Amino acid sequence: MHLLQVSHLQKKYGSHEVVQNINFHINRGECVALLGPNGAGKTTIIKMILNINKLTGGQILLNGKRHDQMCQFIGYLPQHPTFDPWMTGKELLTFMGGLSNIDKEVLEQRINELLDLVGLGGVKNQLIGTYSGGMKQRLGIAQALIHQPKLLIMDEPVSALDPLGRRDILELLKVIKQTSTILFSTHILHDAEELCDKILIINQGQLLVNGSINQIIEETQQPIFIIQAPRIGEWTHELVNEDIVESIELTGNAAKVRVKNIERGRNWLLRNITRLQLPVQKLELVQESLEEIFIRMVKSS
Ligand SMILES: Nc1ncnc2c1ncn2[C@@H]1O[C@H](COP(=O)(O)OP(=O)(O)OP(=O)(O)O)[C@@H](O)[C@H]1O
Repeated sequence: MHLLQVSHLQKKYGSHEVVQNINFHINRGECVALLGPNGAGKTTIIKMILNINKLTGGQILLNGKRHDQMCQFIGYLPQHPTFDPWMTGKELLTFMGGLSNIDKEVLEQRINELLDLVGLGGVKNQLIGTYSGGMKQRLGIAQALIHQPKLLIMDEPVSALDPLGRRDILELLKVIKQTSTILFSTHILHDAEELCDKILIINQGQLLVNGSINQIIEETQQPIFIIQAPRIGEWTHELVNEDIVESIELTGNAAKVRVKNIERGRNWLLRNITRLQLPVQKLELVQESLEEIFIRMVKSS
């Protein structure tokens, strides 16, 4: 049985269907990224899993049971967490742990362990008001883990941080993922690539891609030939062929020719390079990166 099973998920605001028939699952121990541009529907999906937003269609099961009965098994870090600045980090976790009815002694020990894990052990008695953005995010992660949830959900956990803060949180998440099941949303592809076993790409409420990074690259990537030659732009119209060439992009003296099939693409380009006597300095086959796949899919959906 999957830990989380999302089937035919739908959310409508009036007649606007912001989540459309989404299906995916998460297994125990997986780290999954929900990836999409602004407004794609990431927060809406997360809030439905958390039962903050009601579904207008479909079903969500956690551990095989209806999700609305299982919210206590989810830890959540919202996109913009707010904390009382006059509490210390330790006081906040003590308060949050108290809400989960955890035994006092167990709680004390867990709080200390968690604060050490997220790197706040040395400042646990400092007021949260004195914490940096990155420190607050670490505290938010500790708070989400206090009741030892089966699933940790984070909504854009690093997007508000500067590059150094972002790197710190990514490193922390690499440690946490060794013992937790994680779903997090992001629009930063590199973070997903670095951390995740599985990626869900959504756009305009629709799931475009669902799979491991290798699977996605293997199944969806289109080969690209780079042709470098002086004034190549004057010749690119000669390379157009709807059956073979997907698109041609020009950067300086290089043309990036995306083809549907490597063999046919190579033959077509070599034939035309000879026919036109192009003074080619370089002809190279490159693989599409995950970022290029993401941009192409989002643009064409
Ligand atoms: N309460 C609401 N009423 C009407 N429309 C809403 C509501 N909440 C969200 N939407 C719409 O649903 C769509 C998806 O929004 P959502 O916040 O889920 O996207 P997102 O992928 O999380 O975006 P971002 O990366 O900007 O946070 C958007 O078009 C948004 O305007």
